[in-house]
Amino acid sequence: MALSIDKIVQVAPVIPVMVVERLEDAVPLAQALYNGGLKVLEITLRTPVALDAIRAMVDALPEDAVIGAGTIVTPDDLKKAVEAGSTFLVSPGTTAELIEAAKASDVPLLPGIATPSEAMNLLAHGFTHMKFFPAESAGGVSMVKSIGGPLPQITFCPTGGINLAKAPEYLSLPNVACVGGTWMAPKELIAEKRWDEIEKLAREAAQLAR
Ligand SMILES: O=C(O)C(=O)C[C@H](O)[C@H](O)COP(=O)(O)O
Repeated sequence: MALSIDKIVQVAPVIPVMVVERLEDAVPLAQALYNGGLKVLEITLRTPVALDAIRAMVDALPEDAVIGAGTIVTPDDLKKAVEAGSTFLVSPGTTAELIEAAKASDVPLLPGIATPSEAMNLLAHGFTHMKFFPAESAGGVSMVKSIGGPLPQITFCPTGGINLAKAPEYLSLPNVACVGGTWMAPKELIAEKRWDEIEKLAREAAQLAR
């Protein structure tokens, strides 16, 4: 489903970040997260099968699943992710080239920042929703709170090092709409195809309060 970024960050308190190593895992993994209540799904472009995984998920999941691509580093990544059917894009950081490519694209970008200057640069380009990455290493909850002082018009999706225990403190901040993370789709559970356990972790994440 195609939504604007301000709507996407409101769908669920957590955006699961997936690393898909085997194409056969793509659909059951996405289905488990979706069944657990996480309807916005981010597939990182970190593996050779990532674009095919996005295509497979777009084909197989219900219409209200919002399927996007992470690890968008270059305009070429953006183009390929859009061609694969991504309905939103996430980048770990931001470059001038990426900003231009995003402005020219109909598919919305949630761009990454870790400092006030980067956030101000994106604001000047019209972006009001940003990924704060790597959240735990770049100052965590206290950094997001501090940036919200002078720049309250920015809404963040902190990602990086967050888990079920750490998420509530971020989600309690007025300038945080959702958090991202891999904790509900851990490598070991995917490798062993333990979809029920992934669904359970997704359900716990989906029930976090904002
Ligand atoms: O590949 C990307 O585009 C990324 O930016 C990285 C992921 O968002 C983080 O690595 C989240 O991973 P955890 O810290 O395990 O929750």
